[in-house]
Amino acid sequence: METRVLTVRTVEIDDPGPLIEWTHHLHPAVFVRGGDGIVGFGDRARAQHTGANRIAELGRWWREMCALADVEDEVGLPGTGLVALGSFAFSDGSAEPSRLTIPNVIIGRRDGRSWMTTVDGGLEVSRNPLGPEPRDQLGPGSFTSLEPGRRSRDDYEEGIRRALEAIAEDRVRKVVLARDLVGSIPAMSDRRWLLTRLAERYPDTFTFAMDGLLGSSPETLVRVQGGTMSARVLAGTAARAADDVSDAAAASVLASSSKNRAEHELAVRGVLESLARHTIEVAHSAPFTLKLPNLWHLATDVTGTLERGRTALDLVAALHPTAAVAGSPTDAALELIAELEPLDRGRYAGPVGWVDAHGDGEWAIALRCAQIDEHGTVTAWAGAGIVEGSDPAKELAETDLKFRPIVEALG
Ligand SMILES: C=C(O[C@@H]1C=C(C(=O)O)C=C[C@H]1O)C(=O)O
Repeated sequence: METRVLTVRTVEIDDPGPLIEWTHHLHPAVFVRGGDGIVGFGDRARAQHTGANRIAELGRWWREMCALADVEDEVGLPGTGLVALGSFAFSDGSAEPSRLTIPNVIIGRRDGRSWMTTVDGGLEVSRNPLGPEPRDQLGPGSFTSLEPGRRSRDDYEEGIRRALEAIAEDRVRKVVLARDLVGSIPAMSDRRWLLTRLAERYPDTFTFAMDGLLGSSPETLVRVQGGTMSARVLAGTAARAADDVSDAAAASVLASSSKNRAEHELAVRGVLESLARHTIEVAHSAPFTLKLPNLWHLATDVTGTLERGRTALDLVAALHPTAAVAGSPTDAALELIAELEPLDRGRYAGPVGWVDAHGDGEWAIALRCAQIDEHGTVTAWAGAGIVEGSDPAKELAETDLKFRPIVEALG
């Protein structure tokens, strides 16, 4: 445990321009949506854990850090003062550590106000504009296209058929199965290119980067602000169509499909049940169709009032893994995933976001993402919810759509 005091200073600054240009080109730490959010630079303190208690252990570490901090914050918004960025493994059994880090410097923007937070004096940081595109810098052929990794397309369809058998045997009602793609980029290429493209193309999603996991997620696991919480549950997917009339028809077919509605309903019910122990009042919208550049989702917004003393991390621990990324019932679905998925999801489909010293925070589910290691090896994941009536070929095609943000940002 750290014994020294963390000296944290937040000051208001002029608009810093594109936030992504304020983070490290090889080790970006980013959580932004629609131009607002935070980016970090450096690593003043960090903790990591594996296993079933990983989120609770990190929550304990975070409370200790908050108790050690001497904070002067002239801005006083969610995300100012002492903040940790984090991303957690999907599975209790994952070899991949779950982490929280306190950057040396954070630059943030929210609702027209911008700030800089330094910890123990921070580090020299300045806006570092993007240079030439990696492809131009490094010549053609320096990117490999992403190809099936541990699981071929045929294997994936076979996995879905086995999942359908398990559903027919009443082992689960829904299970989310994922597959991976692998490829590479030059080890030293600027990761911020990928993030900038994602943020420009998917401005309504959370564009994130944490310890090499980069992506753009449409799914809010939980957002906590001053004692209230909100979440956006997604489950049920359809392709966008080329012209407006067919596109609107695709959305209404999705909204009225009993298979998709049943799949969605399980995800919403699961979230409401997980929240019951932590929130006093919960309300939710009717399901609606959410339009993204690559696809349609069925979505439900959930809001609630937190019980006193609960933090964003408490809710993350309670909600993860949701039926949107695991299935239902949770334990049986996780068991089936372990049986049918020949890969470690790592931090894909796990919580990613930030928490501040007041317990406010924003957490997404790490979807539409890839892990890029220090050698430039890229692993991307996408999955689909399997329920009674799922068609293996259609679910495979759905994962192709979900890979598009990453495949195109790398392309
Ligand atoms: C599992 C993924 O997405 C999840 C599964 C969905 C579905 O099956 O319809 C929709 C949104 C997400 O909750 C993914 O993007 O990899």
